[in-house]
Amino acid sequence: MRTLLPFTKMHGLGNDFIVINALTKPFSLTPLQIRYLANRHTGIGCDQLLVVEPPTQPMVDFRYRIFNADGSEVQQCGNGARCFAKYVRDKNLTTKNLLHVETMAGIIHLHLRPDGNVTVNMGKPRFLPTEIPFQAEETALFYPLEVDDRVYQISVVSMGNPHAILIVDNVRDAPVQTLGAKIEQHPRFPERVNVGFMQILDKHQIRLRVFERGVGETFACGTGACAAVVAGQRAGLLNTSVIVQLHYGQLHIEWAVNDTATVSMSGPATCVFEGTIEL
Ligand SMILES: N[C@H](CCC[C@H](N)C(=O)O)C(=O)O
Repeated sequence: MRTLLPFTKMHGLGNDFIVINALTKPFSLTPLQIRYLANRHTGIGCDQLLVVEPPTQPMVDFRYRIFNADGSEVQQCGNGARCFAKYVRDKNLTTKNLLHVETMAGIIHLHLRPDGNVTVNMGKPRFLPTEIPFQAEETALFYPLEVDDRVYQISVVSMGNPHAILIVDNVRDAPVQTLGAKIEQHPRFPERVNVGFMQILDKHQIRLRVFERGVGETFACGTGACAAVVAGQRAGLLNTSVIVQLHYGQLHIEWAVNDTATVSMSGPATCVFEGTIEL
């Protein structure tokens, strides 16, 4: 039997989302249905589908699930977290400005600010090969990765989801579509990986392009921005507070560069339109 699915279309700096309210009706879309909804020609179109669910543990306000355009469920989405906060506030699903939200990667804390931006405590970054689905014998700042007989130096950081970061001279000329696609599927990443191309402008600013796991290049990647800044800071190339320049604007990332510190990400969240679609 066909049903009508209400949804909200949102984006964070051009990283776009379909948001589904599953607080009263359990979420049950299949990967095939998610791929259909995400298709920009035959569906609604999005990079990720975000699901708002009731919490499964105490002291938490909501559960937040994330599905890539290819239908894969993933651990974390930074731009989506800001849109999630705006969504539940705008829909009067909460009156709080500080929200504790559970994800597959753990609990994150969303702060809706008076200026309309949202600051998210994205948790602690992780680097050990044992913490990231990445095949390596030792822990290092940068790892050699062979792709088509060339060796690239990558920094591997998890924000709950895996990121491989490369430093490039100029993001404009970076081979994001070709090299990004090959590293995403590289055998050393058994769960695939997001691939960030970072240009360091100075110790306080970078430019970033990201080939996202399960999507392709997106206009912005929140966890990718966090991972890139952490990689740059660990290499001594960036300070604790960094502006990340993306296609449609910037994110402010802060990390105190120590093993107990969490990463803070601040930026906008935008609602585009409401709709219903027949499934
Ligand atoms: N493609 C990512 C999930 C979405 C991350 C991104 N949209 C963000 O804002 O963090 C992954 O497969 O881990």
